[in-house]
Amino acid sequence: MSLIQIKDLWQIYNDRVVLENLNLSIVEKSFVSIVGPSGCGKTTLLRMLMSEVFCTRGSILFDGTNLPKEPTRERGVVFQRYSVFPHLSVLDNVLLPIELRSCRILGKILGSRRYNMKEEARTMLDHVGLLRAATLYPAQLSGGMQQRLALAQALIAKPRVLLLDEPFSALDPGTRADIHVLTNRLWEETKMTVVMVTHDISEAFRLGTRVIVLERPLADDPTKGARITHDIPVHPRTKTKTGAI
Ligand SMILES: Nc1ncnc2c1ncn2[C@@H]1O[C@H](COP(=O)(O)OP(=O)(O)OP(=O)(O)O)[C@@H](O)[C@H]1O
Repeated sequence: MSLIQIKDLWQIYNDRVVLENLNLSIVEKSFVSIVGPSGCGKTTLLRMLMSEVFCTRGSILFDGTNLPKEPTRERGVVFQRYSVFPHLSVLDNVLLPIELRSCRILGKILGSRRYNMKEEARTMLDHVGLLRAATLYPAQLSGGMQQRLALAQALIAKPRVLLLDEPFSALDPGTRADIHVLTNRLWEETKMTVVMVTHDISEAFRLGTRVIVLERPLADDPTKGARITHDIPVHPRTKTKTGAI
């Protein structure tokens, strides 16, 4: 069943059409990669899914109802950089979403409840290979470790959909390959829906179950926005267990 339905969606900035009449249905538990030339509106589309930007025309349905007007815990997000809190330790970065989930008014959580939360955070850190770095601060981590922390922080909130905006583009090829394996494993385990924007076509096919291509027909014509020009299913049998094609 469709978790996200994008219907007749337009985005126009200062008389320039960025996205033109997009229609897209995203089924639950799929991994959708969105690729396209720079400036075609990939991030704009993702920001709409986060409720950071509102469409000029059209609608987005989430689980059959209008997308909430504000970001919610059901939609986790990881950006290229700066997704984590620099002033919190690795453990506290992952603990924070659990505390927010459990406590509407930010009061101190004590005793066995806090112990259980810490255990949950430690388990997640173990999952992404950061348990030994629990007491460090983000500035003391490599780029790959920071992105693993950002993934852990997003996943611990148990979102129904994870939105990834070029999350691995700043990483060197070796670190990137490792984090592809991790992302693929986490997606397999959680079976959550993922929408990922990337410039990297091989990454799009390596991780995605479906690749959407956005393109403007005429780059210089402000009246023509980007449309979906290709919608390519990626057959799981073309991949290995590690996500490699
Ligand atoms: N808030 C805004 N106001 C005006 N124009 C905007 C705004 N946000 C984005 N744009 C314009 O919309 C277009 C699409 O931007 P967007 O960042 O979505 O593209 P993109 O495909 O993600 O690009 P890239 O691959 O380079 O990150 C660009 O021309 C950009 O300048």
